Amino acid sequence: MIEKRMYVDGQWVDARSGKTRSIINPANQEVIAEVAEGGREDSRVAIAAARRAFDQGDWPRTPANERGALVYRLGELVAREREELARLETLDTGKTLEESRWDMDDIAGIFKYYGGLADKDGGESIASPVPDSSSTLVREPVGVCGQISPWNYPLLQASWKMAPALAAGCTIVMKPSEITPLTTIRITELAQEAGFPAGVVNTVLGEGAEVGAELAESPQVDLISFTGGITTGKQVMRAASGNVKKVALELGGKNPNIIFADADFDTALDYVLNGVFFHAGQICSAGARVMVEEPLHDRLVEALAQRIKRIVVGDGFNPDSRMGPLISAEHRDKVERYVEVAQREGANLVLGGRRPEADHLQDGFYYEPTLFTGCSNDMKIVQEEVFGPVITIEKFSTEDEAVARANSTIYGLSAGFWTRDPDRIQRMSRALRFGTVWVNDFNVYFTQAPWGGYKQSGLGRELGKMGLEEYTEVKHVYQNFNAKPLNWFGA
Ligand SMILES: NC(=O)c1ccc[n+]([C@@H]2O[C@H](COP(=O)([O-])OP(=O)(O)OC[C@H]3O[C@@H](n4cnc5c(N)ncnc54)[C@H](O)[C@@H]3O)[C@@H](O)[C@H]2O)c1
Ligand SMILES: C[N+](C)(C)CC=O
Repeated sequence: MIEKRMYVDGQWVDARSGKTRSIINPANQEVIAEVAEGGREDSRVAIAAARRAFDQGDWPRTPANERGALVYRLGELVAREREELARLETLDTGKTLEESRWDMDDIAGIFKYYGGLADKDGGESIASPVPDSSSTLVREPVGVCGQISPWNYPLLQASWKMAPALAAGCTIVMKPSEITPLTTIRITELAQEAGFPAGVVNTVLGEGAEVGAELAESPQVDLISFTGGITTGKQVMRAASGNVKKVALELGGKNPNIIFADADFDTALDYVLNGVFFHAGQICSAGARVMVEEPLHDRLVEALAQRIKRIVVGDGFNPDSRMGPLISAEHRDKVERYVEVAQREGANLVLGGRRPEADHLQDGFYYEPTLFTGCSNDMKIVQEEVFGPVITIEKFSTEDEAVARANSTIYGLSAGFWTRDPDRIQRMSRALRFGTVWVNDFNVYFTQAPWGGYKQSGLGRELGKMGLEEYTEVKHVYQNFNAKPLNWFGA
């Protein structure tokens, strides 16, 4: 049994209340760890430590190349511990071990990327309109950052925040999801090993409504970066208004995958499956909303059904498994409710829509890969984020119709389309209102390119150069080399 505590001001500490929480493996409901369960006071103490480290410590004033070297070193430690971290992630989330390994490779690269980027900004010189003067823009670290992450990609989403914040010279208080804290705790141990000064990296554990809300509300926090659901994101935004802290939000998505009749059929088909069933559909950018041009509809549905029947559902540690369990009983209930409503609204259930019957899957939160046809734009299952292994198929006849429908939700995270027509590629890329648009591909993200949502899918961008800039304030420094009295108020 793993036992873990919080990390505050360079010390591993229990919750002040002494409370702990059992962490469950969603594949079999076994208790895998006992971790400290912090409260608001634990959050306050961590914020105070981060505040001291920022205001009085060396970190924000450490030369950027030295900060970058430490961030890079953390990437090397993640690479060294790849297998252990991947195993922890699979234990905690149920995703297949191979998917967890991909995450760890990605994460090591994120730290190395931001480590390298830390000293690349030399400021900017502005052409001043005033004679004998200079005008310079410099970027400085924002300050103390609260970083709240979700359960579906626990360490990946934490790293998108941690690496650029540290590279920029900020101090951080991380709060992983209370149900999947293990890899965030492990990377905190690695940050300690790398040698980050006390108070620069802090990790608090516990419920969002307590520990997370304190981070969002605290006047001592300068920036809150949140990844999670829209409802919680709005709460965070409201809470942050108290001291007008900077807010970065990565929220949910309803991501259309649009297949035109001239698409490369086999590849598009394969990416419909990849787009939804990786991590059992628990991906913000899951392409669960499949829109297919009418002439291709029947062929696609038939081929999809054949492929879906062959998906092996099972424990993420079994190398044959291609899809693990859902994260919790509550989350599976939510997916089931969406499936029931879809049927009531007239969608046609082709496959799945139930828990698997196999004996060896009874202890986990498994759900069968599910396929609906006959879906329409007004259905709840088409408009809302299900976050489960459920595909809805809609037919369309014209490009304009596909665009209008794809854009018709409150979300704007990502969208993809498949066609060989170069003119259509240009038109569609412009018309789709999403933070990421994939052309003849789906669900691709990498460290070098920014990620974030239009509309209610979020605020700000993570990754790439913009991901670093989120953690900086821009200061304009103006110097007059030949100042003279103005005498407006008399000499
Ligand atoms: N846009 C992206 O890049 C991205 C990436 C991953 C996940 N997501 C989204 O995350 C959601 C799934 O994650 P989830 O179920 O963990 O989300 P959630 O909103 O329930 O929780 C996210 C985090 O917020 C904390 N929290 C809960 N209440 C809080 C409060 N009042 N104040 C502060 N923090 C609070 C939780 O403890 C958790 O750490 C999905 O909607 C998914 O689309 C988005
Ligand atoms: C952003 N991404 C795709 C890594 C995970 C979303 O849940």
